[in-house]
Amino acid sequence: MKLPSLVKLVDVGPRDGLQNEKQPVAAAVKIELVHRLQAAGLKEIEVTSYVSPKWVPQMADNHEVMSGMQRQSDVRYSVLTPNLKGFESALLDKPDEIVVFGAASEAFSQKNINCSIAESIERFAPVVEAAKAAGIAVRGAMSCTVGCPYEGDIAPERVAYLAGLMKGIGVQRVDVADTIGVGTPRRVQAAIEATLKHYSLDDVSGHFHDTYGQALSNTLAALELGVWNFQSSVAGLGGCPYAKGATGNVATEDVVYLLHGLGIETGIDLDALVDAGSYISEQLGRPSGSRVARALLAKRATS
Ligand SMILES: CC(C)(COP(=O)([O-])OP(=O)([O-])OC[C@H]1O[C@@H](n2cnc3c(N)ncnc32)[C@H](O)[C@@H]1OP(=O)([O-])[O-])[C@@H](O)C(=O)NCCC(=O)NCCSC(=O)C[C@@](C)(O)CC(=O)[O-]
Repeated sequence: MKLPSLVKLVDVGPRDGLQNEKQPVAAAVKIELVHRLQAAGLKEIEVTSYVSPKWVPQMADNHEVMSGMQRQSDVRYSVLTPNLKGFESALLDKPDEIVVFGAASEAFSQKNINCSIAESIERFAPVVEAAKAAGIAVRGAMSCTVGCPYEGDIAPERVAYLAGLMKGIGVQRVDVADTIGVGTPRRVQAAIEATLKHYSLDDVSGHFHDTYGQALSNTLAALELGVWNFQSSVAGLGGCPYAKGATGNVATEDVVYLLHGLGIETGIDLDALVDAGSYISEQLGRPSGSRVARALLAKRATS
């Protein structure tokens, strides 16, 4: 089994990680989190989303966060934009990449963005076109590629269908998301293989939630297929407000530990990443969701 020698991680903690947080999180805390992630060596950070503040109040400070960050020229900052209104607001804050987000499940599409899959693609098309005209990269998140909280199992054919629609409107790369963390390795591989009917390996990333404790196994299964882009969330923060019961993303610390253990380069300093995770966990008043972070912090305390 030949695994990739290099993996790129997008830390989605500031966006996916915090979007569902019930307590207020100050923009200054989100900005500090971004700073700590980039100091730890993350080269891609999903910062915020330009969605309705009625739907996702925690992201209402998108402009404050984006304009308050000290950017590094070698870091790509991405933001979610579900429609032209969101894109036009985002444009003022100069993201490097925008993310349109669709679903392989009709019911999830309705719950999450209030439209069908077909309607979502109609909404995304002008966003993709406008982003490209402005020189901004475009990623597509594909939710519920394995299971849906409303419809249950999702067949790979539906993932292939969505990937084809994304490709058709010019989305440059896509995330295969196991939104509710129900996937197991073979099922996740089937979702990725379905996506590979339309996208090359370099343009497919894995986005795994850890609800059933399968996210690291699923990461390894994706690596076995040659996938070398992944999303994860520092301290295992996160979850989608429209996927009740789903826990956070796989923790970036846990993925980095796995990858480094496999001899795969990430460019990330695990100790600094653990510090970033401790920072946000303290701000939220709860322990980190990363088992690696908890183990390393316990080791630090005794040495
Ligand atoms: C998509 C909409 C906006 C449609 O919402 P809608 O109600 O159908 O939109 P509308 O066009 O009918 O407009 C209704 C109101 O929303 C406003 N509006 C309309 N668009 C925007 C916008 N962009 N920004 C701010 N405001 C907006 C619009 O101006 C209007 O305001 P009003 O006149 O009532 O005062 C809504 O459903 C929404 O905001 N949904 C949020 C969904 C979301 O953020 N979910 C979490 C992210 S996805 C995720 O976490 C999964 C992922 C990516 O991580 C991968 C995975 O794990 O699966």
